[in-house]
Amino acid sequence: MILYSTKHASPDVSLEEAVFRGLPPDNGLYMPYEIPTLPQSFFDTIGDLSISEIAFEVAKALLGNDVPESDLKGIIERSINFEAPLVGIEPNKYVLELFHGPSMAFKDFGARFMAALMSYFLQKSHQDIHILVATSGDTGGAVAQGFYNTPDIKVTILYPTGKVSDIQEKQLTTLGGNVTALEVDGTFDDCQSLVKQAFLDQELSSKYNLASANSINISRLIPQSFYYFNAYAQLKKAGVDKPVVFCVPSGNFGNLSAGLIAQRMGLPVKMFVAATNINNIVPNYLASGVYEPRPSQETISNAMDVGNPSNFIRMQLLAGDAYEEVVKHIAGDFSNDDDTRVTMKEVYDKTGYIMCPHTAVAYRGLSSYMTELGEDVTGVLLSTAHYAKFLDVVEGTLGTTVPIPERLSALLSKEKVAIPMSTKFSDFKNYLLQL
Ligand SMILES: N[C@@H](CCOP(=O)(O)O)C(=O)O
Repeated sequence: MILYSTKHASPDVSLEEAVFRGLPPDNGLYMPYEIPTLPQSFFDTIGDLSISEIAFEVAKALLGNDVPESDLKGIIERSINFEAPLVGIEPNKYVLELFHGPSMAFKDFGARFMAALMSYFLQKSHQDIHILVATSGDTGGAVAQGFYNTPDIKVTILYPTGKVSDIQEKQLTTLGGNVTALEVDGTFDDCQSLVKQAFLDQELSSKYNLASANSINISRLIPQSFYYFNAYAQLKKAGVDKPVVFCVPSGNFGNLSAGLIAQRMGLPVKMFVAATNINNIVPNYLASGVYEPRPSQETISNAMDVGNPSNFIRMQLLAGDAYEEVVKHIAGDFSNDDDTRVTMKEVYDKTGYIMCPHTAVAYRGLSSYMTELGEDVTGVLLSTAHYAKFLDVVEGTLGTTVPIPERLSALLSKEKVAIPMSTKFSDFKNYLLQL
């Protein structure tokens, strides 16, 4: 795999370089020159394959010779070893549950694959790596779990104080070991900007091998494409053969970009719906052609509180670049918090299904699109996190207590350890330099 920078002012790199650099020096994003199309025979038999078999075939096609097949098998077996079931909730409408991994959010796919891939490369090069990651809620927990106790890798997680749920905060701040949490007195955008500035800072890069575990890192997007194929496989197995619409609750737009990679590899997708909360920068762009990032606002679907989505450029390029092409692949929708609460309650009353606020944003986006389209399609909405990660919002909205998986309830009694940090880059840099 050879990758270029979307700003075209940095040298091309190999997969290994892209994984460890995260960002090109010109502050663009790495993109592969080639995205291969999978053979028809793969799609003919996909219904018989397990999620890890699908992941292996997709990764093998994308990575080419960068990782020998036997090593790639090991990487997949260690990382993509939990299910992503498709649950029918209404006629023609399915929830793709992506929260059955260790941190109970879809980020487990990306974080675990990335940790296994980095460890594989590090066995050969024996360097010490310091991962910096910004989170608005879910990435941090998945990265903490995925990289916990990984030899030669230190992880620093930046999160906006008071703007993640209690359980999300505990996931980031209670592991210890090689994982440190910085509680930033600002928004997710501030955290993301601190991390990006650190990657571009000469002094820091000469002292440390810094790497990113956010979706700016291409190795996060590759595994996120696996579950789109797996959803299709499950539909095929169930004999559903109508055109498929995927609705993706979105913040940094890595998840949607991964879906577009799957589509470029031949996955038949009729349309993607980008569903956001009131941080509706991309739905606005899809409606007007004008992309205007702005500071993020706090919502109950906090993991999507992003005002300047990192992957916008990738999403645009993958969907055809020109605005007229992009809107052929992606429709937009957004919900405010009242809409989200009403949706959570209505779905629960009607079907008994409990959704997290992000999943409810996607449900609403999918429902409006399907009603507008008026065609016979199958709708799949991505459920990005388990509802219990947002306990206060869910119980307050549904007016009832809800069961909490042991894995999450066990966190509540653990003690949070986090270092306060301002939004000034100089403070963050000094902190890193004195480590
Ligand atoms: N929604 C994210 C924000 C970071 O996005 P990423 O996909 O770039 O890691 C979160 O939950 O932290």
